Amino acid sequence: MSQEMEMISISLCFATILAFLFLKQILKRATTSNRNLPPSPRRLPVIGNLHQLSLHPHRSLRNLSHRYGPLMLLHFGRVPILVVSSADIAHDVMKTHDLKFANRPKTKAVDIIMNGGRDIGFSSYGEYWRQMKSLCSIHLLSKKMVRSFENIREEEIVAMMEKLEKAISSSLPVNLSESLLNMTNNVICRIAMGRKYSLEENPMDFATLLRTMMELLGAFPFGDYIRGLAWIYKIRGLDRKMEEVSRTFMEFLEGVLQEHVDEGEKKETFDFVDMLLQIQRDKTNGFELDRSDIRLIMLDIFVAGMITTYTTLDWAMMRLIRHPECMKKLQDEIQTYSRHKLYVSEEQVESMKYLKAVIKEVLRLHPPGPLLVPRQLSEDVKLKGYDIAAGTQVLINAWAIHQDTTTWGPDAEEFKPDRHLDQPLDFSGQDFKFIPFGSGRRLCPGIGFAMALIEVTLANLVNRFNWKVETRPLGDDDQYYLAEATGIEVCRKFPLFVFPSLASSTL
Ligand code: HEM
Repeated sequence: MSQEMEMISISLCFATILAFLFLKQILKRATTSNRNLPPSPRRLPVIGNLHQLSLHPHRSLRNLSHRYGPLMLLHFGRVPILVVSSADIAHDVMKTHDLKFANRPKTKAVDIIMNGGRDIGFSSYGEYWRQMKSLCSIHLLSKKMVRSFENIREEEIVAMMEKLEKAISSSLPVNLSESLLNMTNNVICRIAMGRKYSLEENPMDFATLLRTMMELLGAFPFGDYIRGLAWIYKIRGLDRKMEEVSRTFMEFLEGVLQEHVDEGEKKETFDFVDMLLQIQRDKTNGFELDRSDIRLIMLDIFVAGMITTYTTLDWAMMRLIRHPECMKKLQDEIQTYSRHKLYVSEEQVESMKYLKAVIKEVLRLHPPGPLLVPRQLSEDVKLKGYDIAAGTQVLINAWAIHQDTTTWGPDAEEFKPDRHLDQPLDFSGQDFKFIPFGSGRRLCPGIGFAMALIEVTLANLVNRFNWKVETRPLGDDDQYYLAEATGIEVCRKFPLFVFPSLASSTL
């Protein structure tokens, strides 16, 4: 071929490619402009709306929703994100179209840590997820199973209270947040793995490992949203860190499984690992469970159950201490039922209406997952007249919904447990103005497990002690005590230092 002919062919090729790209762009615009899309704040090239997020995305998204409405379409980099901020639209997403919205998006962290989302929480909707979730709900987290661990909860709460009692004499402030985290960690480790793995009890710092894993899972996935930034993972060593943490955790869990297998019949207690090994042996429900599935279920229990439960207790104690009238009302209720006993039992707690109202109010104002867990739409859908395309990720701003003045009244931002006394609201996500545990197919299966520990712990701490916190020298009490940390689960930013004293009723 002559040089001239070669040039002509190359130019033709170029022209065809350019024409194709141009046509594609026009077609894309035409199809998009035919679609009725939800309101969107203006976005920037490459990053989309990422510049409009703060370190507390639930707060910045609520502010945006005040301008753009309860259904907004944002873009994080190239990824379309639907943000829902009203009970009414949450109902459409998690009830009317629940099946279409039942998928979870994948991030690099989930890929590495959760083996491509083979756990329950991040698994795609389908048969595998269904089997894993029903196994978890029926065998591990059933009412009967939760009740069977009452003695573990009692032992750990009593141990925590004994330490608090000892601290009284020192007249130094006690770090209550740390005590609550240790107690929750001990209870979940004993129920799940048969013994404690806390810093005090074990050279393996289980809690730190778990915290690192949560940080990695909760880190904002820039590289997933902006392809060109994927190298950031490598530069910051995140890839390596994720692989390392995942390997250490899996090796640790494998060791726990092997210990259980080796102990076999000799074992005197029965925990989640025993139950999962039994299901594996008996092929219960015809489900083939392998060791890696068992490890991922265990990981989910810790990732989804530990910080959520602890942080609810931490917020609750802070709110009660800062609202002495609520603390007094709760103490009176507990004393009526416990009849001045030193330990309040789970049976007595059952009848305590005000205690339950306090917990609901805490979860309303401080849902540990303020944006729930992201969902992904699996097929095109029409929502309130707007067209939403398959593949769109969905954030449900439960925190904003819980403080919506149109459903909760003008005092929606205030802590008022009494508002729940005459309301039939429960935790099952049937009323979409209150969804701390989500709703629909993806509803949290750990509600009973978490509530059993939260209720009896609060009842005992409030029954046994009177509590005080220091007034802040700068007079910024609200800012300090209500400050939120960053991360997927919103904990209090500063540890709660308290001065407990023994309540006269239990002396
Ligand atoms: C106060 C405590 C807790 C809160 C507020 C909470 C909240 C949530 C939320 C908001 C979701 C996502 C729901 C959705 O997408 O609609 C979820 C899912 C989940 N939670 Fe919880 N949770 C708590 C405790 C627990 C505990 C104690 C466990 C286990 C022992 C647990 C296990 C799970 C699992 C496995 C999922 C994934 C369900 C799925 O994707 O199908 N959670 N939780």
